[in-house]
Amino acid sequence: MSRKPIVGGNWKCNPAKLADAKALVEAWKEKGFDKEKVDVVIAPTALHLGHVKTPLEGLGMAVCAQNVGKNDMGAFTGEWTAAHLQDMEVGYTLIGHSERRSKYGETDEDTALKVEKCQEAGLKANLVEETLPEQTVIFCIGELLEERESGKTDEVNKRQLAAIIPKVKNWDLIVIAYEPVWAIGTGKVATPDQAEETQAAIRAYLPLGRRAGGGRARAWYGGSVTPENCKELITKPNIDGFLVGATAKSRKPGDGRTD
Ligand SMILES: O=C[C@H](O)COP(=O)(O)O
Repeated sequence: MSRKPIVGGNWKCNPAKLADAKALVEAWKEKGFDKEKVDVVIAPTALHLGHVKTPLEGLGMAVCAQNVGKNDMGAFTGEWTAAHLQDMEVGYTLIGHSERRSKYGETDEDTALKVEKCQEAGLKANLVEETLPEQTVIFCIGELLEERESGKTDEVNKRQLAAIIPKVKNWDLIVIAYEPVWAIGTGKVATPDQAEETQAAIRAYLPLGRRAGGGRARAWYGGSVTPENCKELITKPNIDGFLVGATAKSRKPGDGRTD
């Protein structure tokens, strides 16, 4: 695989206490990882992000927002913008996570606007100061169980991806996270072949130059990834890493996870 692996932890709306978030970061000091070999990106809650950013970066990890607004600054209570992320030196954001789509009514059009804002912010950063982070978007797509069962997997993923294609000027700043909705938090992981076939189909829909065999857009799989099942998944040519949600404490009995 020529693309550098990248893995991410999405803390979602956890933990309840900042002290626990800090303790989790502290515990990683013991483990360590080779940042030359893999990029690690952590997405805490927005309220905790500023508090754990420095210690995470001290470990060689990057921080990621779990969401970003589709508008510019102004009267948008509860929102933040790509420009805020830029200013706070947060270089990654998730966009289009299935929980945003299903629980907050986020549409394909919304995701496209958000991607556009991040791309604009990244371009601006490059013009202003090279040290400012570019805005890398981890763009989440994936089908529902009924869509997979009715043979619509590729159609759904292509539709979600098609929404952002006209907005993307720099594909180096897009990571495509394929997360089948039926696998998220359920313990039902896609088989390595299912994940590979679907990511290959998604990659084939990217603009020329970003496809398999030299394509540089990095591709994630997410959905019930465990320390065990990731070993075979990562052997697949179109899987460059994982987006992992559940923690040991958040797992439910019987969800098939072992760590
Ligand atoms: O963002 C992460 C995904 O929603 C995967 O979550 P999960 O590892 O709990 O299945």
